[in-house]
Amino acid sequence: MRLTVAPTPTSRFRRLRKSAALRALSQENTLSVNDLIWPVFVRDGNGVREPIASMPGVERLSVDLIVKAAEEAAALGIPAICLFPYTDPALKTDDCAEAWNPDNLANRAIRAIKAAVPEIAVMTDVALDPYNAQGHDGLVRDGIILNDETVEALVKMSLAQAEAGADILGPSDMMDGRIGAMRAALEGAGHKDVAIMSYAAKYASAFYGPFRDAVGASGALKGDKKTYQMNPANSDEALRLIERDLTEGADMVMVKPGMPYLDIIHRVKTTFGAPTYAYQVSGEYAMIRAAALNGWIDGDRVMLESLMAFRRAGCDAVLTYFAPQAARALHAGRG
Ligand SMILES: NCc1[nH]cc(CCC(=O)O)c1CC(=O)O
Repeated sequence: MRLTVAPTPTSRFRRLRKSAALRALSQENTLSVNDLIWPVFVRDGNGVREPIASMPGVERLSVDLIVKAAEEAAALGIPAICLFPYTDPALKTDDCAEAWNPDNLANRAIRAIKAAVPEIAVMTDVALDPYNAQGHDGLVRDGIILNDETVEALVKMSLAQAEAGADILGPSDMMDGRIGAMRAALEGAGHKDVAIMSYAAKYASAFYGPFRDAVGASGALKGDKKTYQMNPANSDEALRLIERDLTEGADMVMVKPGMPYLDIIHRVKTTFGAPTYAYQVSGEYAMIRAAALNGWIDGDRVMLESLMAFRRAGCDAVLTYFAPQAARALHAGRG
């Protein structure tokens, strides 16, 4: 890009900042409800609403209330909701078989939402951690996370979710080769229109702490996830992972966490031009909420600024626990 900057006073950048009208005309990026995906936590029971201590304002909801949440999201114009199950610890095993049970909590929630609010896109989480007695995203043998055996399990899980009516599958496990295996299995089973949003560049991050409380995985997890999630020091590796997953059949690619990794988002979007997403994760949400609840920052304004930053960096949309709050603020003209 060739810069065309005349010296002051020929160019005065403040001319275009003079009024709301001129600022609107020269605004480069926008944030709308179309850019939001709402991650929600589902638990069993009926009429159950359970706060999550480390994520103030976020609750685990039973399936009936998740349907209400999906209705609310659709009414706000939010295009997609993403389901994370809080699994009864009694159902967690070493083989993670509950993950591909057609009637598990996540699959029941998919069916209930698609029956009541067919217009909202339902995204899922494809990873074994909610079902694993070991707390890891993969099967564990002798302390080692098994790659290829895990991919086989993820394929079964994906097919059960597609069967239940999921629109977008979200593999968040970081095993190698899972996108290709999932895509082949989906095609083979006739699920040709099920999209895959790969958590392609997912870092081994401390920002996931509150989420692990929310899905009840903190207690089970032994050790860390550094043998499969990325080293936060790496950037070129993210591009290679994104390219690999696009080649294997991912329709959409994600960078996670979000705000500390805006440089990665920007590189991904400018290199591939593919549909690019970020996950503003639980720890990012918790930091903004906690400061807002203490009166240290203006919560709504920081939230909207953080979401605009994702758009500026190159995201097509953002997974954010703020989705309904952001949608309401945008409808009220506060964006
Ligand atoms: N499959 C695990 C998974 N899927 C989404 C998140 C994190 C989301 C968040 O922190 O909001 C995690 C946590 C992890 O990898 O340990």
